[in-house]
Amino acid sequence: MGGQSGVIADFSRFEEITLTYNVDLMPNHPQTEDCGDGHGAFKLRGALNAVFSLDEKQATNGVATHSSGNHAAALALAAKLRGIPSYLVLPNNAPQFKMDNVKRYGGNVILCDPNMKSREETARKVLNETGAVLVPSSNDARIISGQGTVALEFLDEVPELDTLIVPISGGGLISGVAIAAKSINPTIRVLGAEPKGADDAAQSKASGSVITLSQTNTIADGLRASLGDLTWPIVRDFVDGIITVSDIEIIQAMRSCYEILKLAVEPSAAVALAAVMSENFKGNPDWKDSRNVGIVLSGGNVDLRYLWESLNKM
Ligand SMILES: Cc1ncc(COP(=O)(O)O)c(C=O)c1O
Ligand SMILES: C=C(N)C(=O)O
Ligand SMILES: [Mg+2]
Ligand SMILES: [Mg+2]
Repeated sequence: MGGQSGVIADFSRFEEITLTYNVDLMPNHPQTEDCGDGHGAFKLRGALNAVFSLDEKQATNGVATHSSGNHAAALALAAKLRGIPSYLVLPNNAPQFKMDNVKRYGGNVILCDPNMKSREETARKVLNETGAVLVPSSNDARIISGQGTVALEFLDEVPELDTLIVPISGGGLISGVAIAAKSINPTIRVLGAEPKGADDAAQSKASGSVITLSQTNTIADGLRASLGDLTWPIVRDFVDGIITVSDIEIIQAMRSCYEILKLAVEPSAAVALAAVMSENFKGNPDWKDSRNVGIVLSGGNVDLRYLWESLNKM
């Protein structure tokens, strides 16, 4: 599996910083190519690790989760590759494009109300009815270690990186990246990128204890989850800071990805580019020595209609 990296030379407003991005939109996992397409987000890393780490007995009744969409599609694809069933609880306001992804991989979609309470209750019901194994989207050691392979590949390709900017929601991606990156280079700076409308991780870091939000308001439909009991301690101790950005900054970054990088990047992934372009990052004296910045563009599952509507609001 692997994304490809590229260098955004003199693209940003920084003269002295080289921005390198790891494009994890279409991991070219051989088996994925057999399915005729890429999955479209980094989520496949953790999902494959979790599904293929189950023993035969555990795998008998399949796997289940609740998800905003990318993890659901990844789990459905991993289950398909293992030949076991998958049951995916999705909010009824998830982008149709993401629901179609799940169905395309043979996943059984169960819709719920668009809130965490309904997602969790519906998932519990599915688990009781099917006997499937729950594979959470972020707060799970198998998921965290799978996502950490982003850092292993990125640093293998670009060892001179001194900073990584990573989108954050449930914290599985950034936890895996922080552990992997700092095991290779203990001085590397790992910063989270979070929508201002879902800034629970930033608030948690500021307060020193985990904060959850009763509701979120962001275009980044993949970044509405909260930190968990596994991911919070890692974010607290190994993530050096969180940069929050507005939806307008996210849309501007998404537009730049299309127009300059020629990359289909969804809002939840464009948040990392928005962060590095933001005053919150540029103006922070603690981060002035960042020179080789790695940006994780973590997914490309955007509903184009949604994109055009957003761009027209600008
Ligand atoms: C495209 C995309 N990027 C980043 C994230 C953040 O990952 P995590 O929940 O592990 O923080 C998600 C979903 O959570 C996502 O869908
Ligand atoms: C939390 C997510 N982004 C997901 O389930 O895809
Ligand atoms: Mg998540
Ligand atoms: Mg958040």
